[in-house]
Amino acid sequence: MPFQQPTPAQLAREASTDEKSTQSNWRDAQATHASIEWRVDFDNEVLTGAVTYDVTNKSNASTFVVDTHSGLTIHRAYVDNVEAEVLLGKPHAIFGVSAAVPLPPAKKTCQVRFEYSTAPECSAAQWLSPAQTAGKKRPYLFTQSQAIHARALLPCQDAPGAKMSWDAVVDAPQWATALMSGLQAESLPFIHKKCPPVEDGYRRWFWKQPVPTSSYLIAIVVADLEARDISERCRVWSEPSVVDKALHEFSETEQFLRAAEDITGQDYVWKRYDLVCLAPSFPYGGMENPCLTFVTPTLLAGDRSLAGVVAHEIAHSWTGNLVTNATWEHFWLNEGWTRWLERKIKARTSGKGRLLEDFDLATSQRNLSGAVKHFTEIGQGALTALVPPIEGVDPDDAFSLVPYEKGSTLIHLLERTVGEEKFSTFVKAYIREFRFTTVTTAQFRAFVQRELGAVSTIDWCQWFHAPGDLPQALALNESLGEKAVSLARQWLKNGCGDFTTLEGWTTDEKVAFLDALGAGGDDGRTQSAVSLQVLDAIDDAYSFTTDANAEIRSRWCKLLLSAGAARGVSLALDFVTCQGRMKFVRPLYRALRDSPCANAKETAISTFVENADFYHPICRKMVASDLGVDLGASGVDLRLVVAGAALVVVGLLLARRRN
Ligand SMILES: CC/C=C\C/C=C\C[C@@H](O)/C=C/C=C/C=C\[C@@H](O)CCCC(=O)O
Ligand SMILES: [Zn+2]
Repeated sequence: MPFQQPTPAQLAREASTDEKSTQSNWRDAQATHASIEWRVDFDNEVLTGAVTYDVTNKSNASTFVVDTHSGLTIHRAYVDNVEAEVLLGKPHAIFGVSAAVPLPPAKKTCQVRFEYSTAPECSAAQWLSPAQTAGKKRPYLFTQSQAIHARALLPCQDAPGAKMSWDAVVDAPQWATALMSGLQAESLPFIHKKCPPVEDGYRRWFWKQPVPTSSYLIAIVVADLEARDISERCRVWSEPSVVDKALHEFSETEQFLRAAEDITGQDYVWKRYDLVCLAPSFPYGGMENPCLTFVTPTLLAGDRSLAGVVAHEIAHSWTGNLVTNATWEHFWLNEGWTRWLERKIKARTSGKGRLLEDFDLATSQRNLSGAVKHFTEIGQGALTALVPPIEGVDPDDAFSLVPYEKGSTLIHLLERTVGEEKFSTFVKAYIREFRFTTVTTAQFRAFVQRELGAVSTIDWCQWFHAPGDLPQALALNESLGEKAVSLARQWLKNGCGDFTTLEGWTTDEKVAFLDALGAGGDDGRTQSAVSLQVLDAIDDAYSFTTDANAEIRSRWCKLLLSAGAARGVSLALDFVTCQGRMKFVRPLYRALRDSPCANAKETAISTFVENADFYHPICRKMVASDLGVDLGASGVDLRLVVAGAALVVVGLLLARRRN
């Protein structure tokens, strides 16, 4: 039977370059360079300062329009140094408020300056009190801009296609180190002239990103940080008490970088590859901020078993940061390619080659099924298409493992269909063709056709548009996982297994064992077939309850919760309150919500409300939505406020009756 053809709407989505999550007019009048001035104000938890844009008026636009979000306030605007009126748009709950200034007629280029401050509720930033840091002495600031939070940090044209270079002058307290997703500079003559003198007790930092990049890659961290060199171009930063552990964990970074250069056939263009191991509430495993990857401390397993995330972030230096998804509909081109490249780097540097690749793909397919199941259950199955219909949708709500795992499986399928040698040439050509620009699914498809021919065994329409699991399974050599799967089968069948200890097992093998017991993917709910009795016996044998490895801990908690083990509740609550990585926190809060354990749901909600401040605003928003908690603007669960008010009223009435 011939493959189905895409509908006109699907075809339009494949080719879409129209970023619906921005209200800016970057296609008509685009910022090509930004000069940022920030003063980091820990007392008020705001950034104050300005951004000055070099604007190119591409189509005789009458205004220059930028995005803003979460209370960012523009105090004044200037066009070519003359104060200008700012016209604010109607606030949109997800996409924020647009801000427009008039452009001088018949002028191709001009400068637009916004003087502004962020708000304490800025969705991109987390301001930590000293008590929330490892050192307990100094406050801490870090940001996360992907997908559409950069607009809460600075008024900007917040679309991946609107690439620009930037530089920044950052005034931070003397004790702090201020790092950005760029290269450190000695001074910045242009911007410097506009800045006020550095205040007493403050130190001035200069950063620049000469490679045009998308706004979602603008990031800053300001904290008491210390560094260790990994190699000539790689350095790791973190709070002083963590830095040696981080150095040990990420010591393979230079090796990963070299492997990536070899596979992509292109030198690393960003010059430095530094890492900052952030505070535990960082909401993701890693974020590919150029020159300075942000990573979670949940990777600090002590044995480098979770350092694959660094290979992933390094891979983004080519796939994502150089070749960028044209819009968030094409996010799979960032993440699918990056997961593919990450696997190639790991296969090569581990010496395990294709066997590791297949083992990793098998894990991914389980995780993908979990994600698909979860999205289908919440009535959002349409978002499990590789090129999803996300118009009007908050990208944070659409985020899942689908672009990562379905996307990378498609790339591996393509590679296996045309052969590794031909594909290796194709990869290099793809990156050469699209580097420094953006790519849509249609452009990718056309490039495949041009370089590799029709590849008619792949049902492209199904892959791109069908919701759900993989439309076509890859034949995998699962020998690296056999030991784990067979041990899990023994426990499930007999209540005991061949191995009395897991000494010598890799973390990936332990993960495969727990998954085979039903720990499930990263997204789905648990559905354990293991009884509490068997779990206790497994714990006696393998001591999972005391295993600190985050990947193992999260799976073990899920198994305990779904089996109704009361100790699972406290174990899970400990875990979700000591780190804020959404990959662990969200599924565990959901597992607590759905657990048969007595009061698990109520305790989960009260723990979340009590600890709301611990989480980054993005994580806070997502968990609140998962648990059905309304934190309101004040960060207090409105239902608790209402319940509290009701109790007061009842109390007053009772007191009246008594009197
Ligand atoms: C199709 C979905 C449309 C848009 C989504 C784009 C961005 C979503 C936004 O929520 C940001 C995601 C940032 C991810 C950063 C790092 C991930 O690779 C981490 C993956 C999970 C983890 O390891 O913790
Ligand atoms: Zn990624």
